[in-house]
Amino acid sequence: MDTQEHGYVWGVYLNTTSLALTFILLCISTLVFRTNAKSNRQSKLGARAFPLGFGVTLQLVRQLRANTVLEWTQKVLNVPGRTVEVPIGGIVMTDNTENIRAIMSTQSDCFGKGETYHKIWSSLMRDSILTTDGHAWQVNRNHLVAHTAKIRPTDYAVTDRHAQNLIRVLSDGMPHDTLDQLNRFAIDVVSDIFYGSSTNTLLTNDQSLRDAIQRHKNVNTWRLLFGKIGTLMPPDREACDVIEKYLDHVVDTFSLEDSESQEEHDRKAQTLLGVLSAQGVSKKVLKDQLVAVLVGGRDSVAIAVTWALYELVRHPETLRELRAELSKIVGPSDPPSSSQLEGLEFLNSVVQETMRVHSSVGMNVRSALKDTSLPTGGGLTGTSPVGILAGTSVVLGLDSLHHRTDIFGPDADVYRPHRWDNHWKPDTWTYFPFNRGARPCLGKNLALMEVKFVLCRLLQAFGSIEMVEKIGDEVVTVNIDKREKIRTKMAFNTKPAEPVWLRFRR
Ligand code: HEM
Repeated sequence: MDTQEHGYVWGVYLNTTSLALTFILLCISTLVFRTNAKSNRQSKLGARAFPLGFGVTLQLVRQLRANTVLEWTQKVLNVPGRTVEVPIGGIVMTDNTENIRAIMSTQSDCFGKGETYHKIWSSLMRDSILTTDGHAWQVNRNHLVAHTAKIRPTDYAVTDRHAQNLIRVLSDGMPHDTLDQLNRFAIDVVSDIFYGSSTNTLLTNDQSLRDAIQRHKNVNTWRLLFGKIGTLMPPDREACDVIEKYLDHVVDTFSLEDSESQEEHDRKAQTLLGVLSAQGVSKKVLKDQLVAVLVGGRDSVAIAVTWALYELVRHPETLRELRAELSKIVGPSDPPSSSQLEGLEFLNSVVQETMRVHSSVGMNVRSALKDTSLPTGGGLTGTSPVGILAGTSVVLGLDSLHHRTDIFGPDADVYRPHRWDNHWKPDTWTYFPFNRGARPCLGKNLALMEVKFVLCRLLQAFGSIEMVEKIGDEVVTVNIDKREKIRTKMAFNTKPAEPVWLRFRR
């Protein structure tokens, strides 16, 4: 026998098979020991008995690939306590309102984005509000909050300028990938409002910045799925360079002297970039703030408007009713004023219902920053507290919450804007597309204005919006009744899994 196949372990002479068996036994005992230690730590925090096993992890991967993860989450969370564990990777999922309230509000100091998230996403979102916790997050928030909380009168004119660009692009009678065009609109608006100079992607074929952001997001979404191991995987370096160069260019070329009019000069001076530059903050801090509004303010708006148009085309009666309201209150061609937007009750219901049925952020993830517990959802009856160890990722199933029949009624899956009639409001912790509690969306007011404004402008401009399918080069009108519903893809955001092709006619 080859001497390499033999060895002494703790004074015992073993052959290869015995060595292998010993190794496996050692691994198993370590696993049992670690699991026991974990249970002991967890039981100090609260009782724990999750109803699901390893199969869940496998299922999760399958559902992600089939773009059915949101529907699947609804089923998985339909258990006593509405809280489950995905054993591999230390993930807990919940749409239990008490737990959500604890994570977002009463125990928000125990939860944050976490170190892994920061390590992975700082390649795109730098040390911005979107990737930081604690003091760093607070400092970023202080820089941003005054600029994002209120809408300035000039923001309407800026939004309208880009809405008109969008209308021009859509007016060619060709089918358009709606999300793609709205994505251009959203980045053009957000850069104009916060930097004073627009990316103007609706006016050019050069989409290198948008492509770089998208590529970067795709790679980082995969890195995030691998958890800590993902921090060792490289981001898309080329994409990083494009984004960094763009931010450098915006900061380096900012000048009030270039303004074409006094009005433009004053507007630029009051932008996020204008005010922070005047305060003399460092270039790094400036870029952190600029990227936060660029990334935070782009996709979600585009996704919300795309789903709204999709649902309006699928529900002609709703579309007719909305057109009637717009025509009565705003008229055929003037831009809607802020008070008109406030008063458009049915438009408001359409937007609320769209964001309930299709959340732009269908799942929100928080990392436990220390050992803690959630108030409920554990034990066989789902009523015991749940021990959460530091480092556990807690996934808040916002989409699942928004489809709960015990909250929204038996027709929770149905798109029905009239459920919002007479200013109906669901309970505080049952509906929040913009997050609530300690870390809400800073751009909520601006986002709602943009979504309503552009919907109003598109419906004024186009008397007909038609859903089409592209089969090769051929364009076929879709029979809405027969068309299978478009699924939702889980990525950085939750968005339509395939292009929503719409043809707009005046
Ligand atoms: C329909 C459009 C929008 C939706 C549905 C939306 C939703 C959200 C949600 C759910 C969060 C919390 C994310 C998390 O905690 O992980 C968030 C955060 C944020 N959003 Fe929005 N958002 C929208 C538009 C905007 C716009 C236009 C801006 C531009 C300023 C913006 C800026 C931000 C920022 C800066 C944060 C970070 C807040 C923090 O971490 O403290 N959002 N948004």
